[in-house]
Amino acid sequence: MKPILAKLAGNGEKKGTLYLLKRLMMENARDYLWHYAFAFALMGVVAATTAASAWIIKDVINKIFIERNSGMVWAIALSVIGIYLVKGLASYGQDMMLARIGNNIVARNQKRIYRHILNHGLEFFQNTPMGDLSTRMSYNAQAARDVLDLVITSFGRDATSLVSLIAVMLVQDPVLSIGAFLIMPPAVIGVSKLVKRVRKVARSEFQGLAEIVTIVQETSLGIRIIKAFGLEGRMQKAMNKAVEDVERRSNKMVALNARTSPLMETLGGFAVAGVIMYGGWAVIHLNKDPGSFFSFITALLLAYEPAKRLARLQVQLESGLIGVRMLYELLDRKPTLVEAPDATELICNQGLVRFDNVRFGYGRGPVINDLTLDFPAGKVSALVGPSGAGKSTILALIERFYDPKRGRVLIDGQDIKDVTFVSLRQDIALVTQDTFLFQGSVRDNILTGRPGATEQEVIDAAIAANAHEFIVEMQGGYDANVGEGGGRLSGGQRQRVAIARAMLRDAKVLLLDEATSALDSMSESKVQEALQRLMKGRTTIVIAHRLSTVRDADVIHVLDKGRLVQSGSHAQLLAEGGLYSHLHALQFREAADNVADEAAAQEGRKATSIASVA
Ligand SMILES: Nc1ncnc2c1ncn2[C@@H]1O[C@H](COP(=O)(O)OP(=O)(O)OP(=O)(O)O)[C@@H](O)[C@H]1O
Repeated sequence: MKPILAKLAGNGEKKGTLYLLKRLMMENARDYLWHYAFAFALMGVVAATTAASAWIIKDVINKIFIERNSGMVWAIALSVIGIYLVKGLASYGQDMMLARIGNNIVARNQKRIYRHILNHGLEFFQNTPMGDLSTRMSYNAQAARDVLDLVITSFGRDATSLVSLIAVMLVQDPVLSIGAFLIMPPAVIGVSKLVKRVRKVARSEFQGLAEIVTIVQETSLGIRIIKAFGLEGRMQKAMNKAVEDVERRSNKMVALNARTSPLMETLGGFAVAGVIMYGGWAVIHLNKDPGSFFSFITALLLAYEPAKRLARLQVQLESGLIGVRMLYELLDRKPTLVEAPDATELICNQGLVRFDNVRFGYGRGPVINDLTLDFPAGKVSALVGPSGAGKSTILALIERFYDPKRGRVLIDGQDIKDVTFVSLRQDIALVTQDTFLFQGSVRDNILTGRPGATEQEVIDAAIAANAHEFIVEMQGGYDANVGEGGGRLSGGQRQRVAIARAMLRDAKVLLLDEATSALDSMSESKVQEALQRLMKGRTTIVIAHRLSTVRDADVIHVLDKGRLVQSGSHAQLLAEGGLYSHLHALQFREAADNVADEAAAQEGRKATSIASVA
């Protein structure tokens, strides 16, 4: 996982902060212009009331404490209540507004990421760890919102508050104001030094989070193997390491963020001390009006918080922008497999599948080698060959999960590259060994074959698939939940639901990948019977390791290292000799060994029972 993440983050790095901010604004913020304008107006009110609360201190000191004007007590007290009431309401409105926009931005980005992911081909999913994708869905979508919030509140609230408070300070005492601003340059230099380190830590924090999600997902998917092989300790160790990594990085991040505080506090302390020394001296020796001095001090103290947040802005922006960089890195990755711009609907009347000089490989070497082969319409063609010969790859090419590097795959004379994905896949039904069912009812799972089918059609499909009987016996019948991945059904039941799904699809081309090899003989005969019904009248291409299951095929193609080495009927191929008869002999010997083992076991059982009777 690490090299991929490093690559992603590395690519993202090229994009500058300004580019990212501009793009983020254009793609997310421009639709909310009026909402933002309203939020800005409210922030302006917050800034103005903050300045007013500093300004009024002058009257508090001069009119109440020095002039002892009792009439002003009520007037000033009421004004203060009014100022804070307006400030409170404006703050509330601004927070609500930003939260609503923010939540909407997260939701919109999550939908966008998912839509984008769905458009990718199999290659993308094989090369991108699940943890990476799910962490991006939550973390990166949130990062977009955080960065926008940060920019908006920094400029809308903090910067305007700061400007209005500085205005109060300048009016009350220009000389003191300049003194206070002298602390600015050291603060800026100090903060910018932290930014680079923050960038690095934020990225590795994300990698750690993705690792945690990956381990959890692997645990859930592989729990049987983990338990069976006693891998709990190993998994726990991996998880502990990932969690501790994230903890360490989070602590580092907090430390870097917090480092801006001592910097600002110390510099702030110098500024306040300087102001008190000069201001006190001016009031005592130059007879300066104390109201202005206190008003100035109040404005300075109020300016301190927004100034601190603005000083921290760059640090926080950098950590948020790591997420945004990764978001765009993902969204900018173009799907490698795309529909032709002028793609037409596939017209599949016969269902003849043809490989015309096809060459294909996943990476370095070719896996399918210049293959020219017909799968006749309405007939059963079997693919056999040693492991890794390329059988599953042929099915994947027919589904157009990958494009050939050379040559064409044709269905009824049309190159599948020229037709729409929807029309192509509508005419193909796939039943695989590792049947996948969606969490939900049995009915919904069968309906994925053809959404919109009637209840009767669903039941008919289930009957034909030998599934109806066990479905009605389940609690809830067709409404029964199959559990995650279909885990509440047995392997054979899952297969039959998958066959019902394929029945309902009623596609011309049927692809069967080792559909029955994992089942016991009772289950297998039910599935086999259902498959026979499903195969009727369709172009069926079946992969089976066990030659017994392909004996009845109309034609058998024998593959070796991506090349077609033999074709013919079972009898022809046996008579011909070569790889097929070799594979057949191997399996025959295996079967004979199994029978012998079973007989020996039975003998053993008999002997034990005789011994125990004796
Ligand atoms: N996604 C993939 N990425 C890279 N290589 C792959 C991928 N899928 C398959 N291969 C490789 O391609 C070759 C053919 O694989 P394929 O699954 O088509 O063989 P197969 O004949 O179906 O094998 P088996 O009978 O064991 O399932 C193998 O060498 C395999 O390692």
